[in-house]
Amino acid sequence: MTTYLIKGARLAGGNRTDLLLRDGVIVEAAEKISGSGAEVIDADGLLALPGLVDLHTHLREPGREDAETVETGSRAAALGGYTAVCAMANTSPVADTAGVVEQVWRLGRDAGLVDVQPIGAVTVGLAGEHLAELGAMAESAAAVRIFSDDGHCVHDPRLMRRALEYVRAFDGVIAQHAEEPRLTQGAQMHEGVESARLGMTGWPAVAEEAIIARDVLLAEHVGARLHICHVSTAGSVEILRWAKKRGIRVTAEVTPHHLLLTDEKAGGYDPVFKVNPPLRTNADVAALRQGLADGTIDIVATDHAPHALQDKECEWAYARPGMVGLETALSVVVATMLETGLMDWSGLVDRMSVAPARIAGLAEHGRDLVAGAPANLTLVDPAARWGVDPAALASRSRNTPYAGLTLPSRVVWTFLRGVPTVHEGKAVR
Ligand SMILES: NC(=O)N[C@@H](CC(=O)O)C(=O)O
Ligand SMILES: [Zn+2]
Ligand SMILES: [Zn+2]
Repeated sequence: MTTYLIKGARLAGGNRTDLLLRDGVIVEAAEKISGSGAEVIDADGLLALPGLVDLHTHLREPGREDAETVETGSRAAALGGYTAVCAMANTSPVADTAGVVEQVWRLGRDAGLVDVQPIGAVTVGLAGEHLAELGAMAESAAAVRIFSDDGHCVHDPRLMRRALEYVRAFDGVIAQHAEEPRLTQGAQMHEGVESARLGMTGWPAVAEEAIIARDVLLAEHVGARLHICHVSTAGSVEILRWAKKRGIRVTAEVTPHHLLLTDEKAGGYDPVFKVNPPLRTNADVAALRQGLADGTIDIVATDHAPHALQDKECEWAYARPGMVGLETALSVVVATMLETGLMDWSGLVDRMSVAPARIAGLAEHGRDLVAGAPANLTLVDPAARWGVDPAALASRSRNTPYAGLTLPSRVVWTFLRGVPTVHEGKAVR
């Protein structure tokens, strides 16, 4: 196994450091290291960050390998600076048994580019009727701790209560896709001025907010951990702020696209901008940025949702919702949170690595880059700018909403347990 000596990188806090990586760990971290025999990486001008952790990735395997596989999604993740991703359960078959979550976990290990932590479904087949075998998934080789019916809301309050109670036993968490289905029937985009102008059926903010309000109260009632997926409205931020002040054990995520884009994008009828929850208004974007900066929203999660060409290049109403995001997440967060002065690099490290690793219970990730820590890290060029070309993405799907945009900051190296997964900006395999 090659020993790497990273020379002259800067940590998120600003200090310069050399890092010596051997046998999967950071064996030394100091201002000047002279490691003879090591392969030297000149990191002058680069930032060394703990590997990013994505709590919300759709890898599509098993079932839709034409859109993404565990391997292609892992490669996209590594290129985005990630060393761990949590794979959502809405595959085919659904990841609602120990067998399926172990299959995904093994595929991730075999690809070997990031740690793939499977998320288990809350209900059988995501149908919202019967609890899935949560205990068996928790005890499986995949050691599942996060359960989600993402794509669907666990709508029945009694079932939601039972699920919250169940996962308490192993400190698990229910990740809710907050969408009151009766309020979003036929919805195509955010309900507001733009949807009225375009004549499209709207997805009102209250459909999200009503479920978050209900579920924080349920989590408080049973004393369980709740996580809210892809928070998208100003009202949701307000409810979360209230719930956290009350001591309720709730965490929340926001996606890069909800930090940057608004419902005005629907005006061109390009389905690449169709997503659940939908792109909202400028006021929502401002509230989400503020909520992420002040910690009301704990983390950024990509909701990387690859879709095959035929599912996206069609009429808006028939297109599947979702956009890819692993390879652009860091850059979009830099553009929306750092370049606006709302957050610094330490804040980014917390929201994209430390906090998601803590929520997911991934002890080898989100660690300070100090001697003894696992060598899961990424080297970023903060001065670089790059143009997003859908054809150049490592993901098997092309549905990025940022085509043609020039974004700040680029991942140059990523290491998983001391082994490069990204080498001078290119995936190693
Ligand atoms: N975000 C989306 O619009 N789509 C996701 C499901 C989801 O995250 O709700 C998908 O699986 O494609
Ligand atoms: Zn969702
Ligand atoms: Zn999702």
